[in-house]
Amino acid sequence: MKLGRLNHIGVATPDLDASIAFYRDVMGATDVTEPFVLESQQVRVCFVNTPGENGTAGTQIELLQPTAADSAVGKWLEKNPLGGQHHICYEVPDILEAKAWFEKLGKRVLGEPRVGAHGTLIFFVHPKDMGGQLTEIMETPKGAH
Ligand SMILES: C[C@@H](C(=O)O)C(=O)SCCNC(=O)CCNC(=O)[C@H](O)C(C)(C)COP(=O)(O)OP(=O)(O)OC[C@H]1O[C@@H](n2cnc3c(N)ncnc32)[C@H](O)[C@@H]1OP(=O)(O)O
Ligand SMILES: [Co+2]
Repeated sequence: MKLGRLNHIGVATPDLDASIAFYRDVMGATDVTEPFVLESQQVRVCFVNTPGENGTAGTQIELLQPTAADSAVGKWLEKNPLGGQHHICYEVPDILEAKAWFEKLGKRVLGEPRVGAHGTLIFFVHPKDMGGQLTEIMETPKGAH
């Protein structure tokens, strides 16, 4: 597998609206997308866009508020009530090839690929197999970059 672009850093928050205000007012963000619910991951989500080089899209901060206490992000917030960095997400050209790669290396892929917040397939790899970092792999959207 060839490592692709760092698409986003997932940041969990107990209060999405407060986090949006933080990124605007404290971090100077000028481009924050409208929040929406992604039922398959039990999150309300929006993106803070950072600028890339030469007008290209930069890495995003993905703000995640759980819609259920017993969800992945809900359980994580129980241990980390302030919120903070939850996962990192890299792009790959072929999601099934990437899944096979991690599985061949004995890494725990968490479930089958599902459609993520960018409309392409994603999967997660267990943090205990990844140096402590919950890692999301997503297929690059068609026509991007
Ligand atoms: C919108 C979408 C998108 O981008 O398109 C998304 O990103 S959705 C993003 C939300 N969705 C997901 O995260 C889905 C994938 N995540 C999961 O399946 C789960 O959260 C697991 C990673 C398997 C953890 O669940 P589990 O029930 O095992 O929780 P647990 O608290 O018992 O955790 C087991 C051990 O892993 C550690 N652990 C848990 N979550 C972690 C995280 N985010 N980063 C690093 N370590 C983590 C715990 O501290 C614990 O270590 P100790 O045993 O040492 O205490
Ligand atoms: Co994500």
